[in-house]
Amino acid sequence: MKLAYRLSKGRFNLNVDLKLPDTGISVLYGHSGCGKTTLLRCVAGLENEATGHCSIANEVWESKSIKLKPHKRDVGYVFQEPSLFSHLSVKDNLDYGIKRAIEASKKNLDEAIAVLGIEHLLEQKPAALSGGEAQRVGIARALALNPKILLFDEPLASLDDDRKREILPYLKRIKRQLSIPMLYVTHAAPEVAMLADHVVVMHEGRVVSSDSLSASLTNEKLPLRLNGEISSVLTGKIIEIDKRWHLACLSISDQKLWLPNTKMSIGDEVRVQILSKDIALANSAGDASFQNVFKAKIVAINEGDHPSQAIVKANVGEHEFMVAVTKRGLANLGLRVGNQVLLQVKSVAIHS
Ligand SMILES: Nc1ncnc2c1ncn2[C@@H]1O[C@H](COP(=O)(O)OP(=O)(O)OP(=O)(O)O)[C@@H](O)[C@H]1O
Repeated sequence: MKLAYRLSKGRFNLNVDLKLPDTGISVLYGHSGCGKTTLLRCVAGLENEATGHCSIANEVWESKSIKLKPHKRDVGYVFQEPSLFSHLSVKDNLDYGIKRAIEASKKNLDEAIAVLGIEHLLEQKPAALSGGEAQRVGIARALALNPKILLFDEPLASLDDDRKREILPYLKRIKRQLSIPMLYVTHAAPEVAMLADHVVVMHEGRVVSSDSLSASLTNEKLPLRLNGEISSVLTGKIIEIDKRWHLACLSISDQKLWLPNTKMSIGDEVRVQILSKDIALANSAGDASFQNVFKAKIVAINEGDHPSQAIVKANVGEHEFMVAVTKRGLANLGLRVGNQVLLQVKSVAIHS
């Protein structure tokens, strides 16, 4: 999909030109006021003054000669608050949502209800729902429209951490099961780490970078920091479960990454985030408690946050790891770009 927009709002100027993947989640990331919501509103056709180009799924919604009205754009919009009608049941809220939509159908609605796991809530009134349940209904309402794109504007921002954790699996499921693109606005690092396929970093109405999540995180010169941390994100399949020690094993380029088992089963596709400071380097395996030791190759060494530190980028097969070390440690081990090295990762430090 292609999004190119220019817009001035008072002292704020939006000026973006993006080509984004046609599937998966593209996260718009940046500080408050950088223009993330404004860009979503442009895609939905809600910014009258915006000029530019918008094409989604080979349909042109906006160009020099075209500007489709908002109701002509197949958009599912999920806001921070789901704003359900309090006097209607969940089912009636959903029915009302799809009534005026051209592309919506009973089949889509049933699918949306199943994907969000809200069958048991259909007869409830919104007041009886938890914040997380209400947001799942809001997402189902958007999905039921059979949209060409889903727009999420900080959908988890008003939920507490437990409710956020409750919704994340549903968002991952939507991503797995649907082949439509999703634009997802957030400034929450865990959502970027767990959901993003592509990340657009914005600053004062402009695009600072636009790349896949892994490429953004392992950008040697300017790695994307989540919560200020340099990290790597890896995706793999669970191949083994150690019931006795409550661990699960992820296959990473034919090597094993053991992590805390959070209700995982063999065959599950799992994404993990590993902070650069939670990995150590070694020339040979010693008698340490590390559960994970990977054979890797150093591909870059750059300055760290402090003159004493370096950031090492090392590859394990096609997977890239960022490692924060002291320069003295590196010198003592005699490590340089091109060297083979062992990466030692503590299982307890892995976030999934
Ligand atoms: N009607 C308006 N008139 C003037 N400026 C506006 C108007 N609406 C928004 N702005 C400005 O446009 C800028 C971008 O706002 P926008 O809501 O898109 O940012 P954002 O990145 O989504 O921020 P947040 O994360 O806080 O929601 C902000 O600086 C805001 O103050």
